[in-house]
Amino acid sequence: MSGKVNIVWLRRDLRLEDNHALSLALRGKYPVLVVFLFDRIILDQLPDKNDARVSFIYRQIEFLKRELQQYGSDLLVGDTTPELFFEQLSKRFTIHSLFYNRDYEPYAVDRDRKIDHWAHGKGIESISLKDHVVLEPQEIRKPDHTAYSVFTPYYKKWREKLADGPLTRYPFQTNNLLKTTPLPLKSLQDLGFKYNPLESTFKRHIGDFSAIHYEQNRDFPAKNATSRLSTALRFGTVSIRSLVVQALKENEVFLKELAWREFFISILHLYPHVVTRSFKPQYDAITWRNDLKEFELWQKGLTGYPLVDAAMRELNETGYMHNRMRMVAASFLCKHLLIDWRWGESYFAQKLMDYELASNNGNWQWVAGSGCDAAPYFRVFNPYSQQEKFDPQLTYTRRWVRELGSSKYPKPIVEHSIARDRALQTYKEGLASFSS
Ligand SMILES: Cc1cc2nc3c(=O)[nH]c(=O)nc-3n(C[C@H](O)[C@H](O)[C@H](O)COP(=O)(O)OP(=O)(O)OC[C@H]3O[C@@H](n4cnc5c(N)ncnc54)[C@H](O)[C@@H]3O)c2cc1C
Repeated sequence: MSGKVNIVWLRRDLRLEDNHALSLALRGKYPVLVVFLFDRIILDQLPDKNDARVSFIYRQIEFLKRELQQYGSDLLVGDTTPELFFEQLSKRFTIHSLFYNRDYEPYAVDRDRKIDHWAHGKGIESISLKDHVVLEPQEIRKPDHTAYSVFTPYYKKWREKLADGPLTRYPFQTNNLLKTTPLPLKSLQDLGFKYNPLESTFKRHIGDFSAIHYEQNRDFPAKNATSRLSTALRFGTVSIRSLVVQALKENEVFLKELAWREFFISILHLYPHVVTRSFKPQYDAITWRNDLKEFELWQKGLTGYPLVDAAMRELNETGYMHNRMRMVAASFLCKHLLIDWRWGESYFAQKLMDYELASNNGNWQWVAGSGCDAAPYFRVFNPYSQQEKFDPQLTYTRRWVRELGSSKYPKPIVEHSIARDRALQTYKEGLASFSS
């Protein structure tokens, strides 16, 4: 093809409406070609070829292709590494500018730096934009310009900044899309994956979700009272700005949850050591028991603690777990079983459809006590009182632990008060050994 084009590279912003990079490119001088890459560096690391997240992305790519085809354009889809992809594109098209929305995870930052460098070498302008968050890590700073590591003052600042003005929306104007004949798309099988129908159970759009009664009901796993939009936010099928606008109108507690997401994105971005190490270094001095058999029982939902088991089975069967259940199951692993939070984090990373490094790591470290602004280590969730408070009728528990009450259901693998005392002692000794 001849003539200059601008490229928009979609990544975790898989939508056309209210997409900052796309909207800006469409207002530019050159026709816009939208591209997506099945990044082999990421895909080749996925052990499960039946991964529902790949199916979710694949279906979204099909939707986007159809939508763009309606306007005489298409989505060009690659299946290689980023550097090769752009090298190939630059042979097919005369690229004036490359537009993309910023991603703050360590892998993405490194990848984008390399692509920017490559583009620079080719004389291609590379333009990155804010889209994935409403306020970026560098926008929320203390008066002395250092970063916040405690949520409450972070949130206060975040809220003040939000009040500065209405959030901009980025319209999708179709007249400047590059016209093209339909472009091919490899099948999911040719990409090395199988279709997993679980993907279709996850929402892609806000739909009829209302946050008006969010805080009264959100902690009860049997109620369908949270947005279930974490997967849509993860892959950007929903714009964070539209959710924030809704939260501002409907519910401050819901807004705060959206801010937690940005807080953990900021922590990961500014303190990338948290990927492998505790935010607070003294927590790496804890001697974990790391019993493999107990880890397996926890994974399978066979600990003999009904609420923990229900949570783990929900995760295994659906790829989702309710937030309070995530806290209960994670606390049980770190405190009751004294298994390293990194083991649990990595299991969640394999199973959660909404898996996001920043939120998963931040929350695991919060539960383990090792994270920024974490729960104090002596706060050990009691699975029995959590059960009484949040699932008193066992509605949620029985949904997942069908054999509850029968002889098939296992006895508790540890006794609560013994496990609690053991956790407190082990944490205390570990922390003391660090400072001595
Ligand atoms: C151990 C543990 C691991 C977690 N791992 C992840 C993960 O990998 N990916 C993920 O998106 N969330 C994670 N969370 C946070 C939270 O559990 C989920 O975001 C939430 O349950 C998703 O359901 P929802 O969309 O209905 O949430 P809602 O209650 O409707 O909240 C709306 C949105 O706010 C954000 N949010 C809510 N709570 C949190 C929180 N505690 N931390 C960060 N963001 C939050 C999410 O984007 C969520 O979609 C984890 C929590 C724990 C305790």
